[in-house]
Amino acid sequence: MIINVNTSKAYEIEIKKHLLDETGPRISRLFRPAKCCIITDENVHRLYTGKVEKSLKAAGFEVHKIVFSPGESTKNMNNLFRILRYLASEGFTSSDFIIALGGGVIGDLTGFAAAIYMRGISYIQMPTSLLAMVDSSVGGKTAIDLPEGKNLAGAFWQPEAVYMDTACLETLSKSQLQCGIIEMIKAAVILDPSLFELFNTHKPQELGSFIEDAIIKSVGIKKRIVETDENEKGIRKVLNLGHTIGHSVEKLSSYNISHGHAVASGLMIAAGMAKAGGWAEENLVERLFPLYEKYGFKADYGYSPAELAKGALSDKKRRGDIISLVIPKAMGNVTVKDIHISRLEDLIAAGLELIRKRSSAE
Ligand SMILES: NC(=O)c1ccc[n+]([C@@H]2O[C@H](COP(=O)([O-])OP(=O)(O)OC[C@H]3O[C@@H](n4cnc5c(N)ncnc54)[C@H](O)[C@@H]3O)[C@@H](O)[C@H]2O)c1
Ligand SMILES: O=C(O)C(=O)C[C@@H](O)[C@H](O)[C@H](O)COP(=O)(O)O
Ligand SMILES: [Zn+2]
Repeated sequence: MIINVNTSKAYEIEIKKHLLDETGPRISRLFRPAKCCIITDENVHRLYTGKVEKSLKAAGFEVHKIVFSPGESTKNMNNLFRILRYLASEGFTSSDFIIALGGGVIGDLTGFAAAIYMRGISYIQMPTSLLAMVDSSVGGKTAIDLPEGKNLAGAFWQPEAVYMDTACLETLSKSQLQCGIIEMIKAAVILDPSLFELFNTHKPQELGSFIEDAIIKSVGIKKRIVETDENEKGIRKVLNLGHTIGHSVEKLSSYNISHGHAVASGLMIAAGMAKAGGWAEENLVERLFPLYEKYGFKADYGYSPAELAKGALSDKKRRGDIISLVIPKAMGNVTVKDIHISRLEDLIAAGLELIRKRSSAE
């Protein structure tokens, strides 16, 4: 399956089982033999780098590798500079390229390094986690975290191509799959009730029977949004549904709660805030709860409204005293509300109260 993304740089997303074995021939369509550097983490390295390296070498590429520790803490300034210095010391020029082989952490870090090395070199996204396939590898949003907060430095820099080998999904844990599932549910709430129904009507054990469909729908949603607003001046903001509070949850947990699980909490709280704020056309808390139960997501990690609001206010959606919140109005329909920061804590408190009432009623 091929999906074309028509952003300022047009590129192809290919979704296919065992695509990693065909890396060399695929990349040969884009580059003459050149230096390339595979950037990955230890888990992915153990499982998949060998195949990619073998295929690239057979196609005549000079292959370099940088392997990081797995986890969010890898998305940092030191590792960004480690990549840049490695490329410089090995004489990488602007006709060479780098490859992000891994989950969203590796994709975001590698993409940002590509955006700023020599003011921009080419990179390829080879997502191996479900989350990276359905969300982070598409659309060219790249970033690292600063000690002060999540994704605080970054750039929009589109890849040359995205190659998704769906066979990689077989080695993901349940928790890693959940992280991808919630970004798909987010996409469904934003734009596509039929995607929501795929999850709603199937049991988690049946994931294998509809995952490819769900990936294609999710990538299609992201493609449509980023083609319309590549640099997040308008409509792309909706992809942040659940993230204002989600990023706060991640940071409050010192990143022990992973991005996907934190966004799951943020998404439910956003649904609660929609109802509390009088913006909801439909009771999404009631629709999401059974799905959360079925797929094992948690909405409430016990953080107080004050703690959640404090974290949210240091995120990037704030402009002075105004913060933009993505509010789900109904399934497939969201809106962006600019509210005064003084209202945030009370809104979170009201949303959380609805969720806590719903939980205790069960
Ligand atoms: N740029 C964007 O548009 C965007 C979108 C969503 C999320 N993100 C970012 O992505 C990150 C989260 O991504 P993630 O959930 O992929 O986390 P991750 O990159 O940390 O990967 C999760 C875990 O899965 C392992 N893994 C990856 N592929 C595997 C495979 N096939 N088999 C076994 N293990 C595998 C990794 O080693 C890691 O331990 C966050 O930093 C988030 O901010 C960015
Ligand atoms: O692609 C986008 O745009 C998104 O917002 C996708 C999000 O799922 C993703 O987590 C993104 O990294 C959030 O970016 P941020 O700029 O809000 O930190
Ligand atoms: Zn996200």
